[in-house]
Amino acid sequence: MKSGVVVGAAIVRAGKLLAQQRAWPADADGKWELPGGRVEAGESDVDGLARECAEELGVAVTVGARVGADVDLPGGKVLRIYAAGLADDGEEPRAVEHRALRWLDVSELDGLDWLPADRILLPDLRALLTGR
Ligand SMILES: Nc1nc2c([nH]c(=O)n2[C@H]2C[C@H](O)[C@@H](COP(=O)(O)OP(=O)(O)OP(=O)(O)O)O2)c(=O)[nH]1
Repeated sequence: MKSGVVVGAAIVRAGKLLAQQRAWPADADGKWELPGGRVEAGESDVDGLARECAEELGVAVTVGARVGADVDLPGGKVLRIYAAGLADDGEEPRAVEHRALRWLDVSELDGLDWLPADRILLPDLRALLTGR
C-alpha cells in the first residue's frame, strides 16, 4: 500500500489561485487539484513541492506557510497544502502533464469540479485569497 504525504501548492499571483485539471487516473480525469504530488523518501515537504511544481508546471516556486490541516486520502496518505508563489512572476506555468491550468479568483473557487480532498480545503483556500 502506498502511504505518506502528498504536498500541494496553493500558488497565488495577483490575487488568483492556480488550479490544474487532472488527465488520469480515469476516476480523476477532468477533476481539479493543486499542483503537487507524493513526497519521496528522504525529501522534505518543501523540496518535494518544488520538484513536483517544476515537473508539472515547468516553473520554480517559493514555498510559504501551511494552509489548512492535513486531509486524509484513501490508502493512508494525507494531503498537505502550502502557500506558494512563482519565483519569477513573469514566467507562465504550463500544463506539462495535465489537461489545463486556470488562475481562479475567489468567486470561481466553488464552481470547479475539485477532487474530494481539495473541496474540504476550499474554506482555507478562500481565506488565503481574501486574507481573512
Ligand atoms: N497533486 C495533488 N494530488 C492530490 C490533490 N488532492 C488529492 O486528493 N490528490 C491525490 C491524488 C493522488 O491520489 C495523490 C497524488 O498523486 P499524484 O499523481 O499527483 O502524485 P505523484 O506524481 O507523486 O504520483 P504517485 O507516485 O502517487 O503515483 O494525491 C491535490 O490537490 N494535488
